[in-house]
Amino acid sequence: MSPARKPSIIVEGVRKTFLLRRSHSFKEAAIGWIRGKDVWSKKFQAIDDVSFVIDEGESVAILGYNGSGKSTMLKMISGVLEPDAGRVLVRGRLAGLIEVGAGFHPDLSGRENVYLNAAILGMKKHEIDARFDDIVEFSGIEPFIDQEVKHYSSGMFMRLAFSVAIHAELDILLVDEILSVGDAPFRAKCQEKIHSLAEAGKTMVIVSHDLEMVRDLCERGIVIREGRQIFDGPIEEALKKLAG
Ligand SMILES: Nc1ncnc2c1ncn2[C@@H]1O[C@H](COP(=O)(O)OP(=O)(O)OP(=O)(O)O)[C@@H](O)[C@H]1O
Repeated sequence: MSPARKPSIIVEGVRKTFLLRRSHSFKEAAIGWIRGKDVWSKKFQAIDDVSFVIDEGESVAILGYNGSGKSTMLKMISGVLEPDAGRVLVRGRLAGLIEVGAGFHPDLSGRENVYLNAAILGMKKHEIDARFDDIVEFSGIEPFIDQEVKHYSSGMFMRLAFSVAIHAELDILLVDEILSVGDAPFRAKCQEKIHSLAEAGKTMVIVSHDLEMVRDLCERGIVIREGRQIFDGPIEEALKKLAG
């Protein structure tokens, strides 16, 4: 981390609670109700007091086992979810690849969805026109571009969504596991592209269980266990902490 770098993402004392549904027998529910308890749901702390700062141009992995809270954290950075406590500040234009096909309209064609998604990412019509061919070429799904996307496979969705995001004018790219649905050649191509975006000074936050990819793409790792941040530092140490 160089002192000259400015922060891109500030996460301060963030907490997120979800309500978990519980099922009971009628008798248990009646007893709970008489005792004044909320019998149908209980609170679950998915993120518990997490704080970190990611500087401009850093590539950071958020690591943790299933259900540890990684996607919840990424969704709070992208603004899809609001924290219950603490705050998340983001500086710059952000593109999030968080759920495969999110932001795609199933009844529109691939072409129409490129325009829709690029517009959501802040691109103007003439900018999209100028980059349209590159977007489609990178995605490798040219023969299907005029087909409705409800007929796309999850890999095809991901190809198009990734391609739109990396051709947008972005400062921060959030990637959540979606690369895992791509085939090996496309994943290699994405990895190369992410490297070139990192070299161009973009900020990356990556959630993935592909530890080889994470080791290759990220210099720093934040490890989350059961909603709590247990490590923040160099990627090799983070991977050891994850395993240990
Ligand atoms: N909308 C929601 N409502 C209730 N619980 C939720 C919701 N979203 C996430 N959770 C819960 O929060 C916890 C953390 O989920 P999250 O998806 O952030 O984990 P993750 O670390 O990304 O897991 P994975 O590696 O399996 O993708 C899980 O127990 C999950 O069931």
